[in-house]
Amino acid sequence: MGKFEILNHPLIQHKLTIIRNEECGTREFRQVVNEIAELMAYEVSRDMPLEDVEVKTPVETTTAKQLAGKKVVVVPILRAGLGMVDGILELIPAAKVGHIGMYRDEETLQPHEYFVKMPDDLGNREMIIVDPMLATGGSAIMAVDALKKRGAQAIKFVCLVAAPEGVKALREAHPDIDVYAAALDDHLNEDGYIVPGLGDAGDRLFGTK
Ligand SMILES: O=P(O)(O)OC[C@H]1O[C@H](OP(=O)(O)OP(=O)(O)O)[C@H](O)[C@@H]1O
Ligand SMILES: O=c1cc[nH]c(=O)[nH]1
Ligand SMILES: [Mg+2]
Repeated sequence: MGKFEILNHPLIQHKLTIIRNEECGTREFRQVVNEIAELMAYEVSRDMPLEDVEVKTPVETTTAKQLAGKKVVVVPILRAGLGMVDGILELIPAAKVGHIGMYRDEETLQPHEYFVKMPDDLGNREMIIVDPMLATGGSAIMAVDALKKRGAQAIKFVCLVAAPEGVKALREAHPDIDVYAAALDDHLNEDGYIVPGLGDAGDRLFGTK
């Protein structure tokens, strides 16, 4: 079974409160989402494997550590996931970026895939899917399906706010992946929004409402 972790570092929790506030405007929302994503990348990368390497310092040759794992691909679920990409790339600048376009039907809450563009050789890469919101879990499940269909094996899902319903659904559908959230909220309302949540992450990031 993959991990499920709430990343409750004080800086992450403080910044999450800033973006939950309905008074937080687009510019600040965008900036702080990226800051949280960067802090989350630090936590999520804790289990990256290291290997020994010889390095010649100005003083002597020694054995030191370097990253030994698979190459990372950051996969934002469009649109809202785009808000987390730059923050992750601050810490993992060599990562490739694959995009999955998905929208949730407002009536049925069913996800619809409209775009997929991935690097090659996904089986040999570490995939980090990012989306601020895990609500019913439908979009996340479909995104993981899309990556597995293309050969991905090592997959992490990183979100800011998760609903218990979405965590359960995602972990049942894909028990092998690791799931990280900055907060586990209370429930979903009748419109499929996370309560207390932060509203519509895509609209708040891009100023579309
Ligand atoms: O867990 P779920 O019930 O599937 O809901 C979560 C999805 O809904 C939101 O996207 P939305 O459909 O609003 O698209 P957008 O990012 O373009 O606004 C959010 O960014 C997730 O992708
Ligand atoms: O609360 C929610 C649920 C889905 N998508 C969002 O952006 N917010
Ligand atoms: Mg949206």
